[in-house]
Amino acid sequence: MTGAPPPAGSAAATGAPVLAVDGLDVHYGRRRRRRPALKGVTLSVARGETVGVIGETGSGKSTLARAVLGLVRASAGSITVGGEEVTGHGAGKWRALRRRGVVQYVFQDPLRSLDPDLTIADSLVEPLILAGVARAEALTRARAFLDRVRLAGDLLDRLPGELSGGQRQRVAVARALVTEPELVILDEPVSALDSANRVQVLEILKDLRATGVAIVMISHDLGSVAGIADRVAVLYRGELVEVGTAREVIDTPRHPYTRLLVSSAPTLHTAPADRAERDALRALLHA
Ligand SMILES: Nc1ncnc2c1ncn2[C@@H]1O[C@H](COP(=O)(O)OP(=O)(O)OP(=O)(O)O)[C@@H](O)[C@H]1O
Repeated sequence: MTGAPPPAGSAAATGAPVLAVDGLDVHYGRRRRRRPALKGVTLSVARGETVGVIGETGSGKSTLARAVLGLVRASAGSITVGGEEVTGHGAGKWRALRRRGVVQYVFQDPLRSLDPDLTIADSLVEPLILAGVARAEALTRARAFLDRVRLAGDLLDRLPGELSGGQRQRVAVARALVTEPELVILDEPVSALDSANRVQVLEILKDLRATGVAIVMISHDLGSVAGIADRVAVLYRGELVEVGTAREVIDTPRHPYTRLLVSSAPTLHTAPADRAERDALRALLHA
């Protein structure tokens, strides 16, 4: 995006995946309350690739995002972000990685991604200033990104609370991308939006793929990711049960849970399964 060569050893320089998750286990709780949330998850994301991670509530999607962002610890396996193995990183190393802007995130609720007391301008320049960019240059880049997410420059002086939900989420997307990260994790970025805003944010994400950023987009809704993901990974009860191109997963779903997801989303399929077939798939899953 800037035309500057990638730092030596970075994923961009080596052609290595931007994200490599290998045999990842995550547990919550201690002793008798210890429960697995992720079991043996293996997934890699190439530079510039968009991967959708889908699954029902409680399947472990947010846990995967949190593990990749260093917010929960792996109990087994490894995570490599931008060519750097992060699994054993403590708070200091994570801070340094975040400051370099290698990985950024957008949560479902934009108020979690944005500081309510910072103006939109300050929210957008803050990550750039942390990365060592001078304020004037940071403001120029912030304005350009606002344009990219189809927001007018006169919003820069407002607080997040003075924007609509859709505008806020577009600011959160701009903030995540303004440092030109190698990887962005979006956790249910459109599920809190009404349908018009949902379509608009999905269109913006589609356009932003051209910047070369790798995107992991988490959603419970196959329909939301199908249009923008190069590949779709299906999480079911903490396990990755299927990974394929969006087309493969929709046209030839292999796991019963994926078949149920596809058959429950008639807009994806010309011939949605009838109720009897969906009931049979549910029976298979709960056997
Ligand atoms: N902080 C926590 N402490 C204990 N258990 C947790 C915690 N966070 C999540 N879990 C459990 O881990 C499992 C996976 O949760 P996770 O939030 O990753 O699922 P999800 O697929 O993102 O769900 P949703 O779509 O509802 O956000 C669930 O059984 C959940 O109850």
